[in-house]
Amino acid sequence: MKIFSADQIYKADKSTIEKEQISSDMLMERAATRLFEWIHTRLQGAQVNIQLFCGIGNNGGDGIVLARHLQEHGYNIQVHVVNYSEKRSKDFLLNLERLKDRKIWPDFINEDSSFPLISPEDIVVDAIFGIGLSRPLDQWVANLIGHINASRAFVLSVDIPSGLPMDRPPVSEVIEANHVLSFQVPKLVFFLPQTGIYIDQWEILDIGLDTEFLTHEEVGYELIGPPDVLPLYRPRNKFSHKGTYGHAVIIGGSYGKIGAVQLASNACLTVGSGLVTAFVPKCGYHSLQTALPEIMVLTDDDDENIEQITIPFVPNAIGIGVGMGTSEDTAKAFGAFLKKQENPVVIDADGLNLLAKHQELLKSVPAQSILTPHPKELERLIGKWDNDFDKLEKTKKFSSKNDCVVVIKGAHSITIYKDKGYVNSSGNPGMATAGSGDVLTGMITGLLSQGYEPLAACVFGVYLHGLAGDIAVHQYGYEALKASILVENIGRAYQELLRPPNRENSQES
Ligand SMILES: NC(=O)C1=CN([C@@H]2O[C@H](COP(=O)(O)OP(=O)(O)OC[C@H]3O[C@@H](n4cnc5c(N)ncnc54)[C@H](O)[C@@H]3O)[C@@H](O)[C@H]2O)[C@@H](O)CC1
Ligand SMILES: Nc1ncnc2c1ncn2[C@@H]1O[C@H](COP(=O)(O)OP(=O)(O)O)[C@@H](O)[C@H]1O
Ligand SMILES: [K+]
Repeated sequence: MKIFSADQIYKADKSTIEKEQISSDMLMERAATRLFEWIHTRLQGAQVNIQLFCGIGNNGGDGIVLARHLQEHGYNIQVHVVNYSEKRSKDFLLNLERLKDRKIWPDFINEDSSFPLISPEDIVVDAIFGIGLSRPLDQWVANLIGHINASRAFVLSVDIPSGLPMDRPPVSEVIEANHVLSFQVPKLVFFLPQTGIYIDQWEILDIGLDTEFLTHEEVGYELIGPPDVLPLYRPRNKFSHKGTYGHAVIIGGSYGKIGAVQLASNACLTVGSGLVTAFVPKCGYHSLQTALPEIMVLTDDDDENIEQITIPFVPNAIGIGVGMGTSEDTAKAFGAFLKKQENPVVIDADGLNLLAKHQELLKSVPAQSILTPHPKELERLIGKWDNDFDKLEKTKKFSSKNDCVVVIKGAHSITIYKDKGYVNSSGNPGMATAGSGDVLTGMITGLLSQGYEPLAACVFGVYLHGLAGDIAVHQYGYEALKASILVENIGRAYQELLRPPNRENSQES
């Protein structure tokens, strides 16, 4: 699903109005009607106290229209206009008049007003600012937002939590939304660590913006869910054999860190690679052979570290770096290995740390190779960033300059290739556990070996990895989720992804 910038949303808005020959207040009416339907479906007329805080722009206008619908259906409402500017929007004013025509008189909150009491049992509708927020809040507006946050009432934000800008981190108070009803498209800020913290849950309301515009407009980011990954899936064919799905090699490990290779190799095999070989220092031989009878093991001459990488065949895919250490000898072996590679490789963990330490090695990394850093590893590679937006821009530049795919791992891992980012939607905090990144490396390598293109292997692999975590969490909970359990659930993740949407229904009938 595409993620649009504020400018693009305004364009979609305009294009809809022109094509459908409707007025802008009709679009506002449509948006607010969707809000009303959402609330009405859940509350069914319950006499809870609903306090609507409306700004003076179109986000406020949405709130005002919603208030009218709620009142018409007998809800218990209080409407507050947060009077932060004289520049009221046309459609806000029009709907304010309509509200007054129905004898609903909002109270106006100004700089010197005292704030209304909000009980924890109330529902707050936050329609103060939408995507038009363009400068820091006046102090009294920030105080009001603080007052709403302190109320512990359920807060439903219209389009985006008020105070949260679309393209940079907030500098003052932001509404902490329990639920955001966002129009038509998700917003990038929902998914970044610095800004996503203000949102508990979010949902898209389809307000029928111009489909042609939405389809053709180029975007910088996409949110990746099942409809985006399913087309990437490469089905198995009946007459295939293990050679069809490639021979993958996982290179890594050092004394005390052989487990990383075990996890990655197991994930690589489980995701469907035809054959998997692990290349480790000698000390890893017995444990790997015992733990994973399906994989083959090659060893370095050194007992504890990788010092020379020799692979006596041409693998279909290679993942390198997990648990590998960063000794000088390993760095040399890694450099020599990179120089020999012609096809994309997957580089993780200490492979990334070595690249950061010896940046001259970057030029030996084959085109379209995959780098899978967590934020610390990314910082070592690209330097410090000012904020999450800057981080993404810097990563895009790095990706373009070095022609590589970068998977920025995190709660919403973002795969960057050149000027485009793919935001993952699966996964959960149970995956913040030792080795879960090693599992991802193995999965992406295993997908590459089966013939997935590098970018597809990342987008598909990251989603499948998160889905395995989401399935596992039902059985284990967050705390007990371990990396090896992720591997055990890769098969279920495939099944879940490929399950026909209405199968449950048809089984019942
Ligand atoms: N196409 C869409 O998605 C639609 C959007 N609608 C609503 O329109 C909203 C955008 O409306 P607006 O563009 O009027 O913007 P907002 O309602 O977000 O903000 C109102 C105005 O406040 C001013 N402002 C910005 N920062 C300020 C600050 N810190 N202090 C004081 N004033 C400030 C700006 O001039 C801005 O236009 C969306 O978020 C959505 O809720 C809906 O009405 C219908 C259709
Ligand atoms: N809060 C979270 N929600 C979803 N996924 C997460 C979360 N925390 C971590 N992950 C995922 O777990 C993996 C952790 O990788 P990494 O930090 O490299 O761990 P390790 O080095 O221990 O293998 C990444 O794929 C990341 O996206
Ligand atoms: K809002």
